[in-house]
Formats: sequence, structure tokens, C-alpha cells
Amino acid sequence: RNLVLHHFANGYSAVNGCRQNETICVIFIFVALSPDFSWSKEVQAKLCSVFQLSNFRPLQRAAINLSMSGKDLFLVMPTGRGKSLCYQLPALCSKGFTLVIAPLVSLMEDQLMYLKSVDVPAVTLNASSTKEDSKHVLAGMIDKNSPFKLLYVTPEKIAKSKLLMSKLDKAYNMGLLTRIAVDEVHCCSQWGHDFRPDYKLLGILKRQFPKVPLVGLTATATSNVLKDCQKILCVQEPITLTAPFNRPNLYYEVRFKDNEDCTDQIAQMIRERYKNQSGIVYVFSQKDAAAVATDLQKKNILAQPYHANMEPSDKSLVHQRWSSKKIQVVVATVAFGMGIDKADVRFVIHHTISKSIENYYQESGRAGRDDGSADCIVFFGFADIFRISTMVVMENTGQQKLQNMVAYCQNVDRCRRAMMAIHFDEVWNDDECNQMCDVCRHGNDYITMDITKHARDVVTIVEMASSMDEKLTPLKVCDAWLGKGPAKHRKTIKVTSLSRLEVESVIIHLLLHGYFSEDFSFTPYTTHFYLKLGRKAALLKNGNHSITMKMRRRVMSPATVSQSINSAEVFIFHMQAVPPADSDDKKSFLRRRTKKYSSFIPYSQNKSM
Ligand SMILES: Nc1ncnc2c1ncn2[C@H]1C[C@H](O)[C@@H](COP(=O)(O)OP(=O)(O)OP(=O)(O)O)O1
Ligand SMILES: [Mg+2]
Ligand SMILES: [Zn+2]
Repeated sequence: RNLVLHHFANGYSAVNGCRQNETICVIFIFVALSPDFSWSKEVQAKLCSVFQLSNFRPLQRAAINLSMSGKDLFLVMPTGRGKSLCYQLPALCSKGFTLVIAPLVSLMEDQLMYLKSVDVPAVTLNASSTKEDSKHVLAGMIDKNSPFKLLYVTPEKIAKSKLLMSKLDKAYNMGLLTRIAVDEVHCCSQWGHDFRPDYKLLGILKRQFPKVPLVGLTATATSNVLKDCQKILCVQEPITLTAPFNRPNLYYEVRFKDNEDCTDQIAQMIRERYKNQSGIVYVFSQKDAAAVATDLQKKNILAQPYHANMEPSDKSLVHQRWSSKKIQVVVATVAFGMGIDKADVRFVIHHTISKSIENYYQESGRAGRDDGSADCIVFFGFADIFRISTMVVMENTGQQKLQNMVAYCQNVDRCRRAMMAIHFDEVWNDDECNQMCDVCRHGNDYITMDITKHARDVVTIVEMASSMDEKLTPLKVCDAWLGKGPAKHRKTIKVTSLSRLEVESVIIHLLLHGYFSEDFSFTPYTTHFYLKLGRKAALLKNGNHSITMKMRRRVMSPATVSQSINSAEVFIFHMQAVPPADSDDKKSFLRRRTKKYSSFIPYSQNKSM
């Protein structure tokens, strides 16, 4: 029992046997960690001689042993931690071949290129396979000498190719279909972040080939998504191994976009902080990819765009040039994601927030796969929220997921890792972050403020517009509150004393907490996002109701301090700070300031940490 607990404490975290008795699962995992199976020597030898790796990473050995002993398995392991090895190595140590389902041709090609380089025979069948290639592969599947160990196919092939299914059937009967691996298994579920309809049809595999063990692999799946995948794949009693989601070498930071274009700031960071280092800049749209790449090029940065609408050969070229360090930065949409396995990515910067935490975790997870330190920085812009919101308006849980992402960015209170842990149903102790997020490093720069009066004012603006039968976009609401635009929108309230960033922050807070809600309006060409009163807005009529939020401490001159001491009026974002007169306060101010400016020195460059 103690040994099992020891393994758990050392990162072999959750083990859930769906519908299985927990004790049996604990025994399975315990046994699976043992190095004494009939295949253990061969597995260890090939780990070194073929894959040229000296040790397993957490959970790899358990996953391989469970898979080798014929168990069905879900493996949830952070991006870049080596899930592929957990089916490639068993494939190499078993007779017959392993069928691998992967969502993208580019992802398969990358894996084939890698396997070729280490002399593991692997082939693919996909829409771009030639007739000759297909013939060769189909024949190999039922060849007793198994000319290949891994066969990569897209889910579309399984859904559409009767010939492939009949060959698989034959191979199954001959005992040559040894294992099935479903990579990026979260694509099965509509609740996952990257649903692919053809994955829904993969249940046929377990129904047709019940004796073949299946392993589903993903970096990002909540327990509900996994349950859904299990049902879709018709897997009866899988064991789920979940490696801790945490990537200790990644530094997470969110920056508020103080104007629409943060490209200048990004360029400066790349030129100074990430000189000669590889990275990715994620953008919202194909248009943005082209524009931001051009902007960076103008600033003498070797950057190229990457998006789904480019010719496959152009995409490959950008990927190759980046992998071989001929260019420094790829400016990409989400199309540049799965299967990107460059080890030394030192920064992933989001020019625009992702549409969900799952997406963000996966995209930022492209950084630091070599275990070296790397930075993951998001630029959080007010207008971007509504651009994405209207884009995901038709997706099942699109708004909820976006809200979670916005809450992650807006948060200045809780360790960023804690936010992710809560999202992925993990237990997390904030101390383990090790100051590797901006909140843990700079949380003291924020204080709790009473914003009730501000909330009443801005709610009044929306209420008034509505009484005049007008709808206001969030940007219009900001303008009205800041004293721009028609005066009728602020008849009974004063122009706010808050800065634009503060105004935006308050509106986001009210939206996240139900004082405002979204009001979409559809035209044949576009969708508009308007603000309307949310379910909690009425509470503001009650004199006792109060709202607080964390705001960046405003550094004030002594005169301002005395004016504002009893007021919630003055806070935040004044970068032009004036040190306090009092000498103790001055010291702490200077400490804070040094700290604040060191906040712009990320971990990877901050040699003192
Ligand atoms: N035991 C190990 N020791 C050192 N490096 C390893 C080990 N196992 C795998 N790797 C390396 C090989 C790859 O370059 C890198 C990422 O592996 P890979 O299998 O592509 O990740 P993954 O599938 O978990 O990530 P993703 O979720 O992004 O697909 O890790
Ligand atoms: Mg992978
Ligand atoms: Zn933290």
C-alpha cells in the first residue's frame, strides 16, 4: 500500500477504472509499474537502442505494460510528454501491427518521418496515398511477416473504405491486428475542443475487433469528455491513466492589450528577449496571420504565416523552415497545432486569446517540449472577446468555454495553474507553481476594490439605451461611459473617472458574473454582439448589494492618496508612478516597482530565479 501511495505521490496521479472497483485499478497500476514482465527486457532495450532514450517519463512504463498485457486504456498526458511512445514501443515489441488513428495527414507524415529516422517500419493510408502505395499497404496487412509495425490512417478512411475494413477483418482473424491506438481521442466528443465527426464512427473498431486492446490518447480531456469518448468507442472497462497536467518549465503570463494592436510589443519581445530563439505567435484569423507576419517581417524578424487556407506544400515548407531554424517565428492560426513536435520552442505568444482553456493549454503546450524553460504569454484584448464570441455562437458550449478562457485571463487572484487544474478536475496546491506564473509572482500588485458604484453607472447606460429601444455593443458602452458618443446614453450618470482599461475590466467582470449578458443579433452576413442586462443586474437596485473585484494597485501621489483614502474611486494601471513621500512606503514602493518591472523579465531570461 505504501508503495502504491509513493507512486501516486510521485506523479502517477489519478487512476480511474470506469465502472471498475478502484482497488482493482490501483493493483493494475501498481503491477503495471513493475519492471518484471516477460516483455520488460525487450521494451527497455528498444527504448535505448531504437528510440535512443535512456529513461521513461512518468506513466509511460505503466501505460506500455498495461497495453502489452491487453488492457483497454485511456492515457491523458500533457502535450509533449511522449504519448506516442506508449503505442510505438509496444508495436515494435509485438507481432503483427498496430492500427493508429490520427486526425491530420500532416501529423501522420511527421510521425512517419520520425519513425523512418529511427528505422521503425511504418506506413499510412490516407486520401493522398497513391494506388500503388495503397495496394502495397493492404497486402502487407495480411502478410504473416508483417512488413510494417504501425499503420496510420485517418478516421475518414475507417468510415469510408470498405476495402480497408475487410482487410482489417482478415488481419484480425489471422491474429495480426495487435493493437489499436486512437490519437487525439478527445476528437470523438462534441464536448471536447476539437470535435471531428468521423471520430464518432470509430465505435465500429471495438465492435468488430473486440479482442484487440485499444489505447486512446489525449492531452486535454475533462472526465466528462473521457466518459463520452468511452461510450463512442464502445470500450467496456478501460483503465484511465492521468499524468499531472502541470508543465513546471512553462511560465504563464497574461497581458492586457492596451490598444488593438500589440504587434509592436510582440516584435520588441522577439527581438530582445527571444533573440535567435524559436517560437509561435497564435492569431485569431487567416487575415491576421498574414498581417501580423508582414508586420514582423518589416521589423526584421524572420516570420511566416501558417493557416488552413494555404496550399499543403506551402504549409509544409513553412513548417520545415521553422523546424530547421531558417525562420524564427510562425504566425499561425489554430491550424498549426496538433502534431507540431519541435523540441526547443522557447515562446508561444497569443496575439488573441484562445477560444477555450483546452485550446490554450494545447497551443501553449507547444513550448518547452525539451523540458527547458519557455514562456506562454497571452495578450488579452477587450474587443477580441466579442470577435470570438460571435464566431463560436453556433457551437454547443462555445460561450461557456470562451467564458472560462476569459475568466482565466481576467483572473489576477489565483495561480494560473490553479485555474487550469480546476478546469481539468485536478487537485492543485498553488505553492507548487514555484512563481512560474505572473499571478504568483506579482499577485501583490493587486488589491480588492469596491466597484458597486461603477457597476450601477454602467448598468444604467445599458438600461437607458434599452428604454430608448437601442442596443449597444460593448465598445459603445465603453465609449458612452468614457464620455464619447451621443450624450443621451449618459443622461443621468457622470463620465467615469476610470481609464479605458479599467472600464473594460469592470465590464468584463460584470459579464462574467451575470450582471450583463450577451445579446446576439444575426444578419445574413454577420453576427453582432450587444450587451443586455443579466440575471443579477436587478440586485444593484438593492442599496446593500455590493460588488468587489481585484484591480491593479494604482500608485498614487500623496495628494491623490489623501483625496481618495475613503473612496473606491481611484485604482489601477498608472504606469507613470510617483513614489510616496513616506520613507517606509517609499521602500516598499521601490520593491514593488522593481518587482513590477521584473515582471517583464520572463523566467527563461531571469537568471536569478
Ligand atoms: N522518455 C522520454 N525521454 C525523453 N524524451 C521523450 C521521452 N518520450 C518521448 N520523448 C520526446 C519525443 C518527442 O520529441 C517529444 C514529444 O513526444 P510526443 O509523443 O510527440 O508527445 P505527445 O504526443 O504527448 O504530445 P501532443 O499532445 O502534443 O501530441 O518527447
Ligand atoms: Mg501526440
Ligand atoms: Zn502560479
